[in-house]
Amino acid sequence: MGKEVFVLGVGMMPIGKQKKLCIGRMGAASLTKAIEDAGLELDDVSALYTGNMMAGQLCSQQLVATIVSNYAGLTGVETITAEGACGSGAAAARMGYMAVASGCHKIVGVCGVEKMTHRDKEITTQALATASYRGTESGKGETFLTLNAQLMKRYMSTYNIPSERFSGFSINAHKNALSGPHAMLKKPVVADDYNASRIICEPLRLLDAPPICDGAASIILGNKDMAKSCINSGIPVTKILASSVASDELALAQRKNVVRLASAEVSSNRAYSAAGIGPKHIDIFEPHDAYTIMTALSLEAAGFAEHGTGTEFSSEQKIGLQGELPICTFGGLKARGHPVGATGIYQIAECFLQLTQRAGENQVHNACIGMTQNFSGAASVAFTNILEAC
Ligand SMILES: CC(=O)SCCNC(=O)CCNC(=O)[C@H](O)C(C)(C)COP(=O)(O)OP(=O)(O)OC[C@H]1O[C@@H](n2cnc3c(N)ncnc32)[C@H](O)[C@@H]1OP(=O)(O)O
Repeated sequence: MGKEVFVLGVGMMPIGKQKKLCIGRMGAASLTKAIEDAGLELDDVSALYTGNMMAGQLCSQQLVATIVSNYAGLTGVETITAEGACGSGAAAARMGYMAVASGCHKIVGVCGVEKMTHRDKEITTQALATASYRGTESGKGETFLTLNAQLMKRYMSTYNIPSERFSGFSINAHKNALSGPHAMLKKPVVADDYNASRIICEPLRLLDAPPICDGAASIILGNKDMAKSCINSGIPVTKILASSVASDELALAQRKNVVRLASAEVSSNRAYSAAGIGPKHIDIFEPHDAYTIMTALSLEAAGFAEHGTGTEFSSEQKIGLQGELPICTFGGLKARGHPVGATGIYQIAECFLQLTQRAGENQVHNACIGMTQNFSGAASVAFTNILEAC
């Protein structure tokens, strides 16, 4: 059993098209904010883990954690860049968690950063597709748009569900993004907008997909002594009750059942078991809603809905900010945005804001326990964190 790990502070940059700052400066800006938020000094942080997927391909820059630490002025610390495709942020958070839980570090920074709007959309789409299996997917021209369209089609035929049933997820995400300070897509969406939105790849519509965007977010993790010292200084913290990871076949064709996310099921169950709780104890959920089909499958994999019934869980009564299980509370990947390597950190930072009652207009009343889930590729790896208010 490792040491207890706490989130001490967070910093997020608004998501959108970042024209001025390079990837290193974006990460550094969010890290500086997070250190200030935790009431700490630069010298307090002894390691920096940074999630990034595509800087090598799109920015001709690797060693992203080191560049971020250089721009932030963190000299001489341990820096490691974590690559887990769209789950790179959560992969970095997992490293940070283990670094503190093992006693190797007292306070670490974890950053997630991605810059993807400056290149031609075709190039970015190809770069994103490298998170699928080259042998039978990206190498044959598949992208995450086509792969998610295939999944959606299979789900619709397996359970006899029309595509309109996915609209509630998009409507909820766009509604919450309207008042999300760092969210990208700030346009309200109603069912008619969803049904009229253009088909990108049958049956998947524009309003089923996340935008291509730039973003950076950071969190500070610390041990129990550091958490106590923050609390004594009036700084709210949250405890990480569980951190878990599980993997599945990379290629969709190799999976036992393609309309079930095995990695997410195992990762969720491991997290529940470590935290000593079950789905009914979760007050808010930040799922990997990269596509609306992923939202439905995630709700099922995490035990919030029976298999085949995820879309029944898409009404405001169920998932709205004051619903049974609020999800995507700042707009989710769909509307807050999905700057892939940064997404897992945005999710944890948002959960932290909810549990420390600092979510402003997006606050979920009485939120005490929150869960985040970030995927690499089409849930080839699933990272789950459960956080608790202190
Ligand atoms: C493992 C994983 O997580 S996989 C996920 C990885 N990420 C992806 O797959 C990204 C998928 N998204 C895309 O490829 C693109 O955003 C697309 C294809 C959905 C849309 O791209 P385009 O058609 O080129 O849209 P473009 O960027 O020109 O924007 C046109 C308009 O649509 C809006 N828009 C763009 N994307 C979206 C979206 N996903 N939802 C709603 N509106 C959008 C823009 O804001 C813009 O609005 P405006 O005209 O009012 O300014």
